[in-house]
Amino acid sequence: MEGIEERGVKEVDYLAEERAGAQFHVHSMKIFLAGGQHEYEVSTRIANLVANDPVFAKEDRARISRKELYKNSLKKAGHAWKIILEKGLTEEESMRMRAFIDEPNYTDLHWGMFITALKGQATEEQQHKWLRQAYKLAIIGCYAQTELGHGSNVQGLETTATFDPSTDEFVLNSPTLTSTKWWPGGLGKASTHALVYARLITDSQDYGVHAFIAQIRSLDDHIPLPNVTVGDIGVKFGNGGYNSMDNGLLRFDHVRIPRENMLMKLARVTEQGKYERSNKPRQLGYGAMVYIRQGIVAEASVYLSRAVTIAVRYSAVRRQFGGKDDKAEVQVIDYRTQQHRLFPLLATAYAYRIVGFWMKWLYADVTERLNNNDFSNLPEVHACTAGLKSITTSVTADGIEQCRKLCGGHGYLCASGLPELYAAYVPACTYEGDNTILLLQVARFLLKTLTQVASGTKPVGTAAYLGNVQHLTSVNCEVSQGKDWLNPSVLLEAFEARSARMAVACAMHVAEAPDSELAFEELSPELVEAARAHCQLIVVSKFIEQAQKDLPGEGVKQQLEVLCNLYALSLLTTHSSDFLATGYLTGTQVSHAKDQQKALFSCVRPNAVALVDAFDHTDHYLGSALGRYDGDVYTHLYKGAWKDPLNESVVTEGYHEYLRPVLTQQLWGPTSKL
Ligand SMILES: CCCCCCCC/C=C\CCC/C=C/C(=O)SCCNC(=O)CCNC(=O)[C@H](O)C(C)(C)COP(=O)(O)OP(=O)(O)OC[C@H]1O[C@@H](n2cnc3c(N)ncnc32)[C@H](O)[C@@H]1OP(=O)(O)O
Ligand SMILES: Cc1cc2nc3c(=O)[nH]c(=O)nc-3n(C[C@H](O)[C@H](O)[C@H](O)COP(=O)(O)OP(=O)(O)OC[C@H]3O[C@@H](n4cnc5c(N)ncnc54)[C@H](O)[C@@H]3O)c2cc1C
Repeated sequence: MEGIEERGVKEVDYLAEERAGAQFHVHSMKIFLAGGQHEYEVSTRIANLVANDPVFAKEDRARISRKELYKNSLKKAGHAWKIILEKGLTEEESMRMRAFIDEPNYTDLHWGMFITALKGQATEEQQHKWLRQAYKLAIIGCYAQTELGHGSNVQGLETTATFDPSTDEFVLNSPTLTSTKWWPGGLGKASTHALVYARLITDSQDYGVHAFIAQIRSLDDHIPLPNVTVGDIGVKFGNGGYNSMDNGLLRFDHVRIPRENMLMKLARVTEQGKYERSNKPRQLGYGAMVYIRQGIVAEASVYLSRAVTIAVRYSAVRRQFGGKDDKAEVQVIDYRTQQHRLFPLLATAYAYRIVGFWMKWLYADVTERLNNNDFSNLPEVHACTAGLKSITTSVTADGIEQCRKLCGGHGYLCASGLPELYAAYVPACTYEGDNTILLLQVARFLLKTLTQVASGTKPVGTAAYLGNVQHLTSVNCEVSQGKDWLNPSVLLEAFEARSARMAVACAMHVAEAPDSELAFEELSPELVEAARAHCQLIVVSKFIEQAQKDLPGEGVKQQLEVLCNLYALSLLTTHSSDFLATGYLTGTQVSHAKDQQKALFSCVRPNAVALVDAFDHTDHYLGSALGRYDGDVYTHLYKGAWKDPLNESVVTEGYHEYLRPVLTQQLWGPTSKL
């Protein structure tokens, strides 16, 4: 240890040379990636506020027990709330703070789902009653939809809410083991209230799943209310990760709640027990899921860019082989295979940032339309949020794991930050809808759209290209050399043709089958691929749109063009079998795409470190010895090892009980021989 302290390596920047070679204005790119000057300033201010507050330290997370981790997360959430109130932070600033604290906790579900669902499904009167308390955190709410027996199949939920007109109450009941609410975040230990999804029964008739507010814990001493059974569901995957969240279980034994606790904006039950629906689509009851799905899409780039930042910086610092004749060894980032695995992920992190911005716009747009009773683009928004949530989370989770491997052995250490990042992120592939289930929803939307096209309806928005289906299913790609692939309209047509052809092939198959539901199930693997192709097209098209716009800052537009081409060509070469099987591309055209992709790696290489710097992640947020801004990897890995509790004592605990008897062969008695 001493040797390293003496070297006085505090002010190093091992990546200075990399940064000096950047061919664009990094600060301008930072502003673009933040979403604008204002957003950049808010992010920088709040990131530093969190990084400099010792309560938000996170070094120990992978080492401490679940109980300590959970208690600490309560402390952090409480501290954050105090700061929000004391400093009068805006909603935007508070959301940024939540992100930089970087630890899932009950407030995610309270603000993200409980309040969102109240806003979408409660009447004004109900909102007045519940939101006032919820906004003050005088009550803590969770979103209790999933049960032990059903998550994906929401209509299969078993919890019942039976109306009793004699008392003007609903009786909440968990009739079976499988009806136990299971998974809701914040439910296990923190929530005082739950938004419970239950089958509404009145007048002996089952009207399907509706939302009800139930108080589950006392507001005086936090003890569960009578006939409510509630607790945590147990330790989850990985160290740290999502374990700071108290995902819970909940059972009701004939618990009575007032009739007004049913959220009544979309449907209501009268005092007499009569069920009445509003004329709004019942799918609005899924609104909180749509909201979080768009938020998850917008966040995917943040997680992927963290992993990519770590892997790029480390790959620039790490050297292996080739150190002959006094030359330094080769930086591993210069190996083609490393670039081939890493640079497409860098491009993807940029692509997802851009599609995340668009997703936010789309959500704002649909919200405004819904407020004006225009429900026309709800199916498209559902397909976009579901599909993009699916592909961005799957690619991001796999990308984090790929980045871990790109960091070799050191990536496997928690000090790299990558194991914990993966553990915290990977449930995003499951929560808010299993990713396969969500792609099947997109597939249904595509088949429906094609049916509408066949009957003369013009598709709009992200499905507009299907209006051009005749052309897309008959045209041939005209690429004859690598450079042709740099033409945005060539790229766009390739993705449109592939997606349209895959969807049409599925639609024809289903249409010709005697039982379309059975055919849908038989064809579901192909339908999932068709849906994925459609979603990839959305991302490619949004990236192309953005790359064509002028942006301030020297070289920024050029970098985005390079990354856009790289993103699209990496998808194309990875999924070349789709493009070939649909007959749109020839093998030679795919080879040209591969050659062009390689040429783009050379454009990215001198800018790689600057391109990840532009994501502007603080060292606190990255939490990685490998991804430090200064590149001082080895010092911090070494120092970090000495902080491990195992190294607190020179001779390990357990030596006398378990090691010494082995070493002195006393386990077998003094005369025993091996
Ligand atoms: C900015 C915010 C920052 C937040 C950032 C994140 C912070 C928090 C991070 C993490 C927190 C995670 C917490 C996790 C919470 C959860 O997991 S909550 C539980 C989520 N559960 C699910 O997602 C269940 C998935 N299942 C379903 O969605 C549905 O049941 C189904 C798969 C869609 C099945 O539907 P099915 O067809 O059986 O059902 P129906 O109800 O009959 O629907 C049919 C028609 O409705 C259309 N539909 C379906 N869903 C929607 C929707 N959401 N919106 C609009 N329309 C919808 C469907 O397409 C059918 O239409 P059609 O009849 O025209 O074909
Ligand atoms: C960390 C975490 C937090 C969560 N937080 C909440 C919360 O706050 N509130 C809440 O209510 N829920 C929450 N959930 C639950 C989550 O929403 C569900 O787990 C999720 O929707 C998936 O449902 P499932 O578990 O029923 O999976 P299943 O549907 O049982 O999936 C199992 C497998 O079956 C496949 N499958 C199922 N049906 C079909 C089909 N029709 N066709 C093809 N394949 C199929 C799936 O693709 C998957 O591979 C959370 C879950 C996790 C992991």
